[in-house]
Amino acid sequence: MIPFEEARRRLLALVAPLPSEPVPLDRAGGRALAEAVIARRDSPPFRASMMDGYAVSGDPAPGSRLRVVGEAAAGRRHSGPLGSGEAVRILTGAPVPDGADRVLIQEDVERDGHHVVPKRGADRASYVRPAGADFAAGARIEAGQVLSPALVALAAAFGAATLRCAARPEVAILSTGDELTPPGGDPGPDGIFASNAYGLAALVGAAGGRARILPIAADDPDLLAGAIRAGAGADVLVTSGGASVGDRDLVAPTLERLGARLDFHRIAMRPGKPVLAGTLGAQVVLGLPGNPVSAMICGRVFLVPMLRRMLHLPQDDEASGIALVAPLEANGPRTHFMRAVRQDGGVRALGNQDSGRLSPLARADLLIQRPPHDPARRVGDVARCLSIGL
Ligand SMILES: Nc1nc2c(c(=O)[nH]1)N[C@H]1C(S)=C(S)[C@@H](COP(=O)(O)OP(=O)(O)OC[C@H]3O[C@@H](n4cnc5c(N)ncnc54)[C@H](O)[C@@H]3O)O[C@H]1N2
Ligand code: MOO
Repeated sequence: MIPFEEARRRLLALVAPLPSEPVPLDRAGGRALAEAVIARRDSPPFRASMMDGYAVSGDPAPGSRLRVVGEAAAGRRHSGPLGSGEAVRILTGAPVPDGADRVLIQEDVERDGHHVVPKRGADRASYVRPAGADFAAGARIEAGQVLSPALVALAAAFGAATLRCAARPEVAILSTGDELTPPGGDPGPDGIFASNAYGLAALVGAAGGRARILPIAADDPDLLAGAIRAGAGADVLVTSGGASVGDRDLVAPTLERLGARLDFHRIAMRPGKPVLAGTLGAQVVLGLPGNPVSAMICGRVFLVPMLRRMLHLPQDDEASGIALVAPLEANGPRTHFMRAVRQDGGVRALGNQDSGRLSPLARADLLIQRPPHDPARRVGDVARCLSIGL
């Protein structure tokens, strides 16, 4: 067994950032930006009116009469400078004419034919948005981040039609076990519904990858080999089940028979002891335990970081220290990821940490990560907590 941290390091060393590909803006939301986007021009590119009203120069006295000499609308400027005693009818977003430094909002003037008359107590704000007030030409959206809706809007405002995003890693997901039936089927009295592939696929999608769920493989070396081959072409093959030491735990021997190079098998962690990793040709293989909670937590702590690396994203694993509101018993020799909930401003590990029970996982807010041989902890001690994202 190798330590958890070493397993993670080794797994991350097996993957590399994927090439980037052009993605049209209307498809770019949620994608990982692989190359910086650079603004082509200032925004706004001119001094722009923030309101509907009248562009004027200086501070015309209430009651004075200003001659309206033209109109500026968004997309169509008033040409020619503004003289004293003059005003230009201006609409929101329009370029402010040369010579004007202020927009009197419409509510603050009386219109009188070809003239406007400022009212007493007019709003004194300029309502002129300076050129480049939002961003200047050359402004950047840096690579290595997920494109939020606001970043997509900003990229569009930069004038970029297409963004270079990291290719989405494809993850083939293989469930093994005679007992498994897809949800919706009839598992019979001794069978169960196969849940791992669906949870893992959702995790892959949320992390920015593409999941391909392979047909379930029965506990037979040749059927398993065929199922593994069906995952060819995917960047990562994730298996669930058959990773441990039972007679039917065929994943490691079958992978080796197919020419895979195993990098490690078994980790000093809980859940997740039977995890294996290696390469099968160009494909990275991650073998997860069948226990549903083990599969999901190992997906969270291994697969998501692998996908982030492939997507040119920084790791998002800063842990926060949160005070315990219930004590913890001493930990054993393996890194333990405990399902936990926030409570009264602190954190409490859930009562049952059986890696076969999905219901507490679905209720958990956090994972408490405990190092091997962590001593018993009291209320008020600070625990290292990871966002669970599950
Ligand atoms: N003698 C030992 N027994 C076990 C050890 C050990 O070290 N010595 N390790 C235990 C640990 S830890 C785990 S975790 C499990 C995992 O073993 P496998 O990866 O070989 O998983 P399976 O035996 O195939 O299945 C375990 C459990 O999970 C259910 N399962 C499997 N696939 C799915 C799926 N796709 N969806 C839902 N549930 C699934 C399966 O029916 C079993 O109940 O081994 C311990 N044993
Ligand atoms: O350590 Mo195994 O992965 O739950 O129960």
